[in-house]
Amino acid sequence: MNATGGRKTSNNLQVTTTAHGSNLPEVNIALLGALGVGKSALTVKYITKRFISEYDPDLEDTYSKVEIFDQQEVIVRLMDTCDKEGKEPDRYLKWADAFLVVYSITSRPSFKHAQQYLDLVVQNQNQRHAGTGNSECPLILIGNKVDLERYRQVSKLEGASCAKKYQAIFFETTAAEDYQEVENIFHEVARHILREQDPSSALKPLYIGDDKVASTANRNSLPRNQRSPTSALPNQRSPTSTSPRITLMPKDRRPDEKNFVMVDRNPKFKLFNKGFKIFQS
Ligand SMILES: Nc1nc2c(ncn2[C@@H]2O[C@H](COP(=O)(O)OP(=O)(O)OP(=O)(O)O)[C@@H](O)[C@H]2O)c(=O)[nH]1
Repeated sequence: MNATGGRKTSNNLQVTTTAHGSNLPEVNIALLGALGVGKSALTVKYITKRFISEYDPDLEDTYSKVEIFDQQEVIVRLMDTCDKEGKEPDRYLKWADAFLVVYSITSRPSFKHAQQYLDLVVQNQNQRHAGTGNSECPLILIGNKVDLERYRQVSKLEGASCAKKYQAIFFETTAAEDYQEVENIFHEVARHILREQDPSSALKPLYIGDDKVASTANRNSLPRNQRSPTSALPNQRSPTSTSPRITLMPKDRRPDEKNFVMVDRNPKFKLFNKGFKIFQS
């Protein structure tokens, strides 16, 4: 299956017409964060269920995967950004339906960097939608590399309170271990986007792949004013999310896609062009 340019439907859903002529809703998720925090590792883990050890850090790519939510096929696109000089942020600010801002729990500088990205995204949102009350877009803060607990520099509590400050959802996770945890994060983000694009879907039953997150997913399937935020507990293993409120973001964008890759349900790592070395399935 291949994807061509997407467009908006009357109910504000972003759709892509496939080579077979069917319209699939799509969600665009940009991963932002300092160098080496694990953006590529999380992307590849989600797409291929594998963990990478080496890659070319200079390349920026967009990857896609077809998922099924509520018996509906949806294209989930990930932009694994490479933002060494912080130039031209519009390429992801205009493109994304949600932003995953990643830091490494083993690196305090990366946590500071994450806050700069959160500032950037929120400022952009405020500029674009000052007073319009326009569509909403999730902002997610991820503390990655929790498998390296012994090297931890940023406490879970710090991560959670930072997320609260920016009204972001918060997770701690690792790209190096359980695939299900990473998949749950991306699924929850994708569902958030779909609900924001089509609020009528908010009351539909959720497709839950793992009992561990059922309570979180169900909580977030409620209308916003009926949700009760969950506090992230220090020392509690991921994934934990706090979802006090979703941040408003613009929707008027199309991707400037470089190296677009459509990955099917049985993705093979040869589809990647970043030179990943994959050693764990
Ligand atoms: N132990 C551990 N290592 C990780 C994890 N995530 C990524 N890494 C490693 O950290 C290094 C950097 O990971 P990347 O995914 O390439 O980081 P990135 O954020 O994409 O970096 P840039 O592309 O340079 O911006 C690699 O050696 C990964 O194997 C994790 O959760 N745990």
